[in-house]
Amino acid sequence: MEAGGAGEVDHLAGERATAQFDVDHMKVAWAGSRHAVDVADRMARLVASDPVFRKDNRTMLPRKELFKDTLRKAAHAWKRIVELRLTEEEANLLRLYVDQPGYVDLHWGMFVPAIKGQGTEEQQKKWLPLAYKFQIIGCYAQTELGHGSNVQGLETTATFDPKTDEFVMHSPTLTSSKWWPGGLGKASTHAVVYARLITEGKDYGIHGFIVQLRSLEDHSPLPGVTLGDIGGKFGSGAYNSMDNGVLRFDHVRIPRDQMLMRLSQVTKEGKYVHSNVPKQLLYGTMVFVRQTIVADASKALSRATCIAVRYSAMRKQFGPQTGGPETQVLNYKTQQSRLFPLLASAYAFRFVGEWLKWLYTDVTHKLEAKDFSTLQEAHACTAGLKAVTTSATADGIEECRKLCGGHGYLNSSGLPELFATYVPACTYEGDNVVLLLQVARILMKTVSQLASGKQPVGTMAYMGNVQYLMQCKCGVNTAEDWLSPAAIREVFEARALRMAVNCAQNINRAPSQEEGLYELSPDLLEVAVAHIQLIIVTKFIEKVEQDIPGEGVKEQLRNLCNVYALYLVHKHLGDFLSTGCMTARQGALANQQLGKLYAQLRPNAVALVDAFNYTDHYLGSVLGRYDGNVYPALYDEAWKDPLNDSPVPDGYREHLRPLLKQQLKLSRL
Ligand SMILES: CC(C)(COP(=O)(O)OP(=O)(O)OC[C@H]1O[C@@H](n2cnc3c(N)ncnc32)[C@H](O)[C@@H]1OP(=O)(O)O)[C@@H](O)C(=O)NCCC(=O)NCCSC(=O)/C=C/CC(=O)O
Ligand SMILES: Cc1cc2nc3c(=O)[nH]c(=O)nc-3n(C[C@H](O)[C@H](O)[C@H](O)COP(=O)(O)OP(=O)(O)OC[C@H]3O[C@@H](n4cnc5c(N)ncnc54)[C@H](O)[C@@H]3O)c2cc1C
Repeated sequence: MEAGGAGEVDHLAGERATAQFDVDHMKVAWAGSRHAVDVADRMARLVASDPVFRKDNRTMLPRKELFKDTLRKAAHAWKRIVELRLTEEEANLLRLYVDQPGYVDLHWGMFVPAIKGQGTEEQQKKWLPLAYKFQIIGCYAQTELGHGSNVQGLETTATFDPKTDEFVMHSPTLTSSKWWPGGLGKASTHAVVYARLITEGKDYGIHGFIVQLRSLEDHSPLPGVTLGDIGGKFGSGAYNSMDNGVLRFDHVRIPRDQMLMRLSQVTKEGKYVHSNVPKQLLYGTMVFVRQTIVADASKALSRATCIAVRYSAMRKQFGPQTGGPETQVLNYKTQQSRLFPLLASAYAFRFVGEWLKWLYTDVTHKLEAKDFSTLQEAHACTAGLKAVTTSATADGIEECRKLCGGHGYLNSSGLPELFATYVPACTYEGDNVVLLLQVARILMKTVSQLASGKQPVGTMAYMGNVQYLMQCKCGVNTAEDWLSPAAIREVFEARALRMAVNCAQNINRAPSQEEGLYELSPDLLEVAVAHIQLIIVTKFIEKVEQDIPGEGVKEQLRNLCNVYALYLVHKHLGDFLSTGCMTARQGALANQQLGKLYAQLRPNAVALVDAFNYTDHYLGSVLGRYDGNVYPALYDEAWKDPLNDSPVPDGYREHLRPLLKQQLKLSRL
């Protein structure tokens, strides 16, 4: 927990005293409102103070015990939610702070949203109350052993039998086995299963079906259903608490009304009827989840940077040649240039995530009113932001581990488990490369429509300014000029547009559009990244332009925004130079300004991570402790390892003693 209790010493007090802004107000800016700070604080403390939610021994548990521990925590969390009559917002936060991947994530995160998005009102009335009360547990069974990215390639079949008014669910091949769904392996009683709908001998493609998998009496798999867990995953603890599963059907019958029928229906007679809505609405659950993944990226990256900043402020190495105390590693410019962009990225992802949530809500309202005009924008933004933020976060967590030196490699630092839990986010809900190619294809389409005078809208509106952006020259003359939001915005817009136009021209030179898209796919990835980075930078600038209360808060956010943007300029300088958006001298000035910004950020660094308002329980890191009292905690933690249960290890008699005795005999020869 945070410092302040009797007898606690705040080893980072000196760092906190140098902050040039009101941390309490920064907490509000980060969380979104005073209410959000308060409710998160209450839920975090509730979890931290409950011994059932202890997690410091998690990486030492064998898989079976870890899974049982996950079931216990989920049940206890549910008990507390019911006992305390928590609101949906409070319950979600409580689950977040329990911080252990488990079946409940998929139940609430995908099963319920899939029924809400794709079920008719009648189906929602029947299934949602059961799910809300946990009378059934659900998962999202889409991916198969042989097919993940290519949803249209799924093989599971749902063949309608008009004689019995049922669908027959079947897995015709090994590769059609459902493979990966979280919660499927051991916990779920039901699943939303994606399968090829076949009726009147015709294949109508992929549709969703609610299928019961296990008995509600004794949890055994129902006849014709083969179920299991797919095995251990990367890292200790981490995602191993989740029962990602395998599922096969052998002609399993379900009633017709368990097809999710909001988008299309099958009549009693077997007629297929498609409502007058875009087919892509079938992908709606993925769009919803991708949006939440962007918000999760800022949480994961802020946790890692909080650990690395606090530790770097207390860790000392070397000192002045003249003697005297060693230097805090946070004062090394190299440490700052690696760590501060990550801190700025955490803030950037938080604000773009907030905006994306707004966009998603707006699009949902429009869809309800049968306005599908923003569907493409929602897809491009959720897919692209999911890809860019998760890749940067996974890399960022690993960088934070290195920034903590050797101690970062210990499980007790929290960083290995955070990385192992986080890194599959680059793959699930759409492999990042596959998603970026989706964005790039939309950008190519937009470029090709510019000639016909079609004005792009939303986040692509800047592309309409093509005449200017293709030839503008960056006006920066001094390092300080890089502090202008207009200058930053313009170079990011020009870079993204010029890369897109160049790529479109190269594709047009190919024998066919398809060949061009294939040959230039590595370039297309970079086009998509440039466009998405522009969105993140723009949303950060817009955030800073808002009215933000609290002494010094706006100034700090402006600094972070500039750090984020100029760090990207530095990292992708090749793009900016090769597209002629700026000169090498202007690139050097950007780097010079970045150095100045790091110096301004330095006295505020610890306070900026305090503003995340994480409890020590949630951080789960001896290096990231609020009080900075790292060494005694590291020392104590080591003794908790089961290997230290006895001074002489198991195996000594069989494997060490004979060896040592033999060496003794040899030495006597
Ligand atoms: C890669 C995909 C998108 C390919 O889709 P497909 O229909 O096969 O082909 P196209 O690329 O030609 O797309 C046709 C058309 O549809 C538009 N579009 C695609 N996706 C969407 C969407 N989500 N919303 C709106 N529009 C969409 C696309 O732009 C094209 O438009 P045109 O105007 O050009 O016609 C698809 O196969 C896909 O999404 N693959 C990824 C699979 C995936 O994400 N799986 C997730 C499984 S669940 C999971 O991982 C859970 C994890 C656990 C956890 O979250 O905790
Ligand atoms: C931890 C975890 C949890 C998951 N939970 C669920 C769940 O609850 N429910 C569920 O249904 N699924 C789940 N999944 C599955 C997940 O959605 C898929 O793994 C994901 O969509 C990627 O598909 P894939 O595994 O088929 O990868 P593949 O598509 O086989 O990717 C392999 C490689 O091929 C590349 N590639 C593929 N297609 C292209 C292309 N068109 N162009 C260029 N390169 C390409 C990829 O970039 C990648 O490098 C989960 C996965 C993980 C890891």
